[in-house]
Amino acid sequence: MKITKICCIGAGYVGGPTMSVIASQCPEIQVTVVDLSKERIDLWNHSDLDKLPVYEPGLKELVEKTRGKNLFFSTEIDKAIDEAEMIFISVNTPTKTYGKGKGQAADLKNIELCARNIAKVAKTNKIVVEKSTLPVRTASAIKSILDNTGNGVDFEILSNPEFLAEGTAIDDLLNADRVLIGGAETEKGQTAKDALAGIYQHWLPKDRILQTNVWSSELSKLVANAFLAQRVSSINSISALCEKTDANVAEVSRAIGYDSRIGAKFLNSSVGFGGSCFQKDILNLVYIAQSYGLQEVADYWEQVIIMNDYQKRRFAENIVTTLYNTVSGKKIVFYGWAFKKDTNDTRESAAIYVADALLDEKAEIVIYDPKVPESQVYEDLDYLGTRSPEENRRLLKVVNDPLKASEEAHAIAILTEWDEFKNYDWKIIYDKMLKPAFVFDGRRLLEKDTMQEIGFEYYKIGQS
Ligand SMILES: NC(=O)C1=CN([C@@H]2O[C@H](COP(=O)(O)OP(=O)(O)OC[C@H]3O[C@@H](n4cnc5c(N)ncnc54)[C@H](O)[C@@H]3O)[C@@H](O)[C@H]2O)C=CC1
Ligand SMILES: O=C(O)[C@H]1O[C@H](OP(=O)(O)OP(=O)(O)OC[C@H]2O[C@@H](n3ccc(=O)[nH]c3=O)[C@H](O)[C@@H]2O)[C@H](O)[C@@H](O)[C@@H]1O
Repeated sequence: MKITKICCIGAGYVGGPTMSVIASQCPEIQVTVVDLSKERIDLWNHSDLDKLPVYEPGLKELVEKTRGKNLFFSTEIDKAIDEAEMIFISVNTPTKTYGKGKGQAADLKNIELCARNIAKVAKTNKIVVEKSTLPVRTASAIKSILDNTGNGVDFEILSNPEFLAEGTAIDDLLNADRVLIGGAETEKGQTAKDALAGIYQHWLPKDRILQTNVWSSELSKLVANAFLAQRVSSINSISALCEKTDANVAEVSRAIGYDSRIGAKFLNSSVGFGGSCFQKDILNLVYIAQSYGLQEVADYWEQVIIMNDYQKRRFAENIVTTLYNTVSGKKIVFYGWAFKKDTNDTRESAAIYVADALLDEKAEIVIYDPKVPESQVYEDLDYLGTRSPEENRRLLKVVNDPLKASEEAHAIAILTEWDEFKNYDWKIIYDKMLKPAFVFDGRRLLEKDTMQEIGFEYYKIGQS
């Protein structure tokens, strides 16, 4: 079965980059990405490619190459569904903020809306692909909605979770370690799985395309994120011990990572993991385990989150303690607000929580991030609801000049590992700051000896 028209519902951090790659690798397939948000679609269609709603290295070049040829962004959702043979659902599935499972379960209301919309519109057979990260067994709910409210057409549901990481999305998509396709173990299910595999085979070797049953695929996505986050929490727990014992967490990471059974990746100690998925997906895993009565399993994975919260809190508390137990009225500059480098995404960024803790102590915070606009910083803080929006704007400012920000600052905290921070002339920054001049490096970005030679009081996470 050859696919000629694809629709993707959800033009976000996954839908946009994923579909740009498919469009560029499969020129014979017409790809339409749709979204409820007109604002987002307008930005995807903006003539200035620097205005795309998602910042990812290499993305704007792909959009430039394919947009208007075989890649389209639109708010005409029904039309795109009607025309497509294959529909990817790539909408957000955040943690529930209300009702049963509040604070843990994934909110599936966007998924259900998509399923109902597809059922309403579809007049021909469709393959529906779960691209969003979903709790195990969601496919059966989607199937039930489609079969019971549809127009009698045939729907085949596939699970095809996405493993890209933000900041490296295009490279991750083009050189994926693996693509996972789960589907029904029936003849029709196999045809659908092969049709989707056929798309990825345009650029990936066959042996990297794994086929499983639909439940293994759904569950594997949550488990992959849980294992990755667990590594970060594991090394962060050791960073606290390193600071007490004169061990150096980078040396420990290197020493253990050389063991091929452990492996070297994802062992960078930091101020804590952020991003829209690790916390959400682990909380979801915890909820699922609990709902099957597996309390020990739930407790085991919840510890990954507890350790991450501890790491963010520990970083903020260390700033207060080091600055003579008070930061009230002191100017603290944050370099970085995004949850990692090379993205404009700030969801669950450690910076938000560190700022919130320091604002509680009445610090005056100044933020500089190369890709995050002022409006986003305030939105993130206001969302916490800790203090009034007016108070947030009074105590915290956002600037676009990192050097100017350092004037008369008591301390600088590095919250994101943007490359440009490494290239600053830190001597100039030192001269502008109040003395003693403190730097709290939450990303282990700078060299301790160099910083101390300049004169800084330099604290690096995971090193005494
Ligand atoms: N951000 C990431 O790095 C990754 C995310 N994922 C998963 O992919 C899914 C999407 O994540 P993101 O792209 O980050 O979310 P996002 O929030 O950036 O984008 C989702 C988009 O879906 C749209 N939407 C929501 N309901 C809709 C509906 N009923 N009809 C049309 N459009 C609708 C929203 O307006 C939004 O633009 C989530 O389940 C997430 O867990 C998976 C791998 C990586
Ligand atoms: O499901 C998802 O959304 C995605 O979640 C993560 O990707 P992402 O959150 O975009 O970025 P990561 O590179 O995993 O970083 C997550 C957080 O962990 C932190 N981190 C990562 C690695 C490390 O060694 N140390 C560390 O502190 C990062 O700074 C960041 O705050 C996974 O890596 C992707 O495979 C997955 O598809």
